[in-house]
Amino acid sequence: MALKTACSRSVMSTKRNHMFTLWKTWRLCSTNDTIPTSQVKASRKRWRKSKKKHPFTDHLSWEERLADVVTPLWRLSYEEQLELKQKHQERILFQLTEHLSGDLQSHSSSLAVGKPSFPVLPILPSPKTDGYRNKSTFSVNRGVDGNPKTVGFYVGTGRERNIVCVNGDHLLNMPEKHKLVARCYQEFIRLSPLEPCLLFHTGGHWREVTIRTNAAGHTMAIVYFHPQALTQEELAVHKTELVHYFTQGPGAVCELDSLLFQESSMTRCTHEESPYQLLHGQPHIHEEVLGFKFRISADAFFQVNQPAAEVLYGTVRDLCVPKTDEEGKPAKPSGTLLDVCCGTGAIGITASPRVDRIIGIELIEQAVEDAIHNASLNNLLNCQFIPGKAEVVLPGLMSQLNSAAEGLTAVVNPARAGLHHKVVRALRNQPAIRRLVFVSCKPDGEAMRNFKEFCCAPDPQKKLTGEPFSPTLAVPVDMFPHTPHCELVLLFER
Ligand SMILES: C[S@@+](CC[C@H](N)C(=O)[O-])C[C@H]1O[C@@H](n2cnc3c(N)ncnc32)[C@H](O)[C@@H]1O
Repeated sequence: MALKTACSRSVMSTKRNHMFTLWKTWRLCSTNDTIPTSQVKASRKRWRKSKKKHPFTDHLSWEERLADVVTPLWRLSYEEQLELKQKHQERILFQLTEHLSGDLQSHSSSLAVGKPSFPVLPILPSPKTDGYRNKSTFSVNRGVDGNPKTVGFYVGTGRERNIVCVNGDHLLNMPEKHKLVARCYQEFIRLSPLEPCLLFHTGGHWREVTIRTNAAGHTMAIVYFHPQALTQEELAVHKTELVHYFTQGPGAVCELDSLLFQESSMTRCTHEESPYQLLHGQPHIHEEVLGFKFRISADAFFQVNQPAAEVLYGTVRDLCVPKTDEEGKPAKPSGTLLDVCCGTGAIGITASPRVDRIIGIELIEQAVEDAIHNASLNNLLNCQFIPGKAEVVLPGLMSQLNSAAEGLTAVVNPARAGLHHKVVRALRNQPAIRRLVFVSCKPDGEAMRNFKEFCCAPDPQKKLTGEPFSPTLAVPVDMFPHTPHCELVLLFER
């Protein structure tokens, strides 16, 4: 049952309501520039004091605590969530404007009211708000009842040694199929004689399970396992039991299309470090976005909300390569689009009919193989994908491109760590790039450093000698309802 129904606002205790109102005010205050700083500080102080006195954990159910960790906006209506995110994005972008205005010594009148100096369009909502995730990773740890073979999500932290694993059946962003596979995996590991791996140095084997689904209803499960000192023969027995459970036993109800297995003695291993072993079914899952087909490998990134990914990629495509020319006539395909951190090629491939050439660069080998496969799956002859670190590939590529003649646009969509400074330098110092689209799920993190590097005055010490870019348009796209996150699409021009 959805949590909103299970714990309706009317039955929430007064104390909890008070706590939540304080929290909400604090969040709103911290994203609303019209409220004076003193009030913001006072509200934060009240909230912290109140939290200390009555920790949230005192009076909330485990389900509510988990929902507060994974989907902290679950108590708000979707409209309220969008409003909050819009304000948060505007605040981040205002900070960028403030920084740049200091750098360039040009205070625009719009700064006075705390608005960014360029348009920020209203946030584009997710077409699907509940059960939208196509990928979830469930952990294994001690449950509320102390059972160490519990599959769910963590409440608490390792540092405070108070981790409890809570089943995620009530989470609003979780599809039914993911819940079903997680329940079955829990049943399977409880039947298994092997122990779970709770802490790497204390032994145990069964680790988390990742579930991927697609719009067509196909399901892939990836089980992570610590081999410890098991021989391959011993391991084979447990793999056979796993396959049997999910194909002929009670787990057959999940109708898995793929079952993969990774032996890993590290928190996260790539396919090259420890190959994903196909135990049953298909090695890949497929997804369709904006009429293009995508093959996705176990190791490859793909946006977790497929209907919202259509909104995101449609927006990115229009900003990279406008559909019409300056006279409003349909534009002819032209130029080259560099897709930096391209994953399975989603951005480049969806934009490919509008350009002469796509060049994608991606670190993860399985993802590059997917991108190359996806170009041929969609009968595209104008896409090239290069494996490697962008900071290694791009500088050399720039000198090879006869860019002045062909028109060069760049789209970058890095992970949270942002772009390496060599990538920023290569793009900024390439004069043919007049338009650059930055897609970020955390614009107030490392991406902000990149924004500043793209826009600062020329700095020979940092080898940022090219003409600076300016942000000219921002479009927030909500990919993650019930969470505070969203994607920001930011257009830079020069
Ligand atoms: C947020 S994902 C975006 C993927 C793709 N643009 C999409 O929309 O599906 C970031 C991608 O950057 C890749 N990546 C991370 N560091 C990289 C690097 N140094 N060079 C190239 N790609 C990198 C990751 O493997 C991941 O596929």
